[in-house]
Amino acid sequence: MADIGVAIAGASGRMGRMLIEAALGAEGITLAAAFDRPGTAFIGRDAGEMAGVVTGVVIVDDARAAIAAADCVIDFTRPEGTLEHLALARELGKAMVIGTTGFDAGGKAEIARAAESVPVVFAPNMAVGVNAVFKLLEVAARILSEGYDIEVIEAHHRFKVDAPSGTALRMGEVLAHELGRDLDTCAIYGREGYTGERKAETIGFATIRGGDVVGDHTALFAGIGERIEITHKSGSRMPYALGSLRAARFLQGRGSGLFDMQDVLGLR
Ligand SMILES: NC(=O)C1=CN([C@@H]2O[C@H](COP(=O)(O)OP(=O)(O)OC[C@H]3O[C@@H](n4cnc5c(N)ncnc54)[C@H](OP(=O)(O)O)[C@@H]3O)[C@@H](O)[C@H]2O)C=CC1
Ligand SMILES: O=C(O)C1=N[C@H](C(=O)O)C[C@H](O)C1
Repeated sequence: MADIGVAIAGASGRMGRMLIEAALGAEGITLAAAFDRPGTAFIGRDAGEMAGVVTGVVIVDDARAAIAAADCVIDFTRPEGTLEHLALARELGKAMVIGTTGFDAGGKAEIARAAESVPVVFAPNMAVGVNAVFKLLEVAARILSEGYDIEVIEAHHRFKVDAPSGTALRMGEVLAHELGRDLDTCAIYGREGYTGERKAETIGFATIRGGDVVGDHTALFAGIGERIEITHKSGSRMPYALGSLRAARFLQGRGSGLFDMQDVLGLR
């Protein structure tokens, strides 16, 4: 099979840099283009510069040209940027891997609409370990469905702009689904003041932001006399990047459809 040419959006961001490094060392993947928004400091520089290698691929600010040069766009930017790139991918008939988090319902609906024409993997966390945790949560929720209070706790670096993290929200969705609850009505996103006693059917979220924490997530099942915690801790962004390349390979040859990492990893 021919190599997959990938275009990396947000090329000078934390994930963009990691994706370029991963793509340069990945079998069956060619770095076809790297782009970022106009005005970003690294426009015009070699995409490998931050990893200490010369690639001959220059970071450009022309998203259309970059996407046209590739088979698949990998996008970890911001919701508004991702939706602009998605419109171009749709117009140009390109596959897309979306790791960006923080979309509202309208943004998610736009992604679903685009996936009717082009193939899309959209997942809040591309790491294999986190996707294994999603499956473990299904089992834990089934066994601990009564008598245990459920809280999702997440910690990230000081630069993160959305809360709770996309991963924490997906953990909540998995738990609520397994328990027959609706996350929109049972989620508690913060507590302050005289809150009254905890309601059994709620799922609480707690968010910590600080320093350079890559990403920690815990689901806590708190009973009377015992607590169970299921935790994932990221030590590096490389698992997200490698998962994204796996997703790009999964999309090769597919005409359209909306998938997530559970599909890519065969966990459905
Ligand atoms: N699914 C997963 O596995 C993971 C998801 N993420 C998510 O990926 C996203 C990016 O994270 P991270 O790399 O840390 O963020 P960064 O802020 O480090 O990088 C974002 C990049 O996107 C660019 N950008 C910002 N706004 C726009 C826009 N409107 N249009 C085009 N480009 C834009 C930034 O440019 P500039 O510098 O000029 O602002 C920057 O280059 C977040 O939503 C995060 O939650 C992160 C890790 C894993
Ligand atoms: O912004 C990040 O860094 C991360 N974002 C994703 C999320 O919101 O879940 C995934 C990972 O936790 C890192």
